[in-house]
Amino acid sequence: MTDRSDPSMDRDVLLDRLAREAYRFGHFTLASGRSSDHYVNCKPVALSGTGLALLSPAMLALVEADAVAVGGLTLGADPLVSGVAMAAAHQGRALDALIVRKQAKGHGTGAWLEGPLPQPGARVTVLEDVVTTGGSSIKAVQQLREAGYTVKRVVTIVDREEGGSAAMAAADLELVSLFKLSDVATRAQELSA
Ligand SMILES: O=P(O)(O)OC[C@H]1O[C@H](OP(=O)(O)OP(=O)(O)O)[C@H](O)[C@@H]1O
Ligand SMILES: O=C(O)c1cc(=O)[nH]c(=O)[nH]1
Repeated sequence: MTDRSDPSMDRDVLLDRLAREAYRFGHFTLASGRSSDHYVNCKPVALSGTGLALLSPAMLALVEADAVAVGGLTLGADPLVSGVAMAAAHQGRALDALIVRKQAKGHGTGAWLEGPLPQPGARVTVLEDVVTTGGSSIKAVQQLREAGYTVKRVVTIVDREEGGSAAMAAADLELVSLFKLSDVATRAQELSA
């Protein structure tokens, strides 16, 4: 049973979950068009009740103190923004979730953003599951900034350390991660040994 008094225990459990359920070694084409021998599909963890219960407080701890909302690009960020907003409520903090569409809705509202929209000028922290080039996160940030929000930080589960941090710095963003790809790959190797 997880020891709730020791946050590092939850971190270890989360790393094991990512190594077993999200990490794969093989041949993969990435969103950027690059090829890789490694892939981390966080969805089986983020869409599991117990996985999201581990991820949400861990990500919330990295959200800026003055953020009024967390936002992220659909689809990977959808469970994350929802889980973090709920974890915040359980801690007595008002924090809403925003989902950024990959393209504007083609009918109805025509919206790019879904959720209870904060006042323009409000701070929003962006959440992401995996950062490779940073292009997807920056796309979300651009939409949020165009809507008038202040975005300075992206929090990701896994930073693959393939240029995302530098791309974000160039866009006046700080990248903060729970794990590096090497953490997950090393743990996966240990578990399969
Ligand atoms: O840093 P980047 O080079 O942009 O790559 C990372 C992005 O790729 C994945 O999304 P994907 O495009 O596979 O979409 P999905 O979440 O809708 O499956 C992942 O969820 C990130 O959003
Ligand atoms: O770059 C990507 O597209 C990517 C890499 C990865 O490891 N996981 C993921 O979901 N996307």
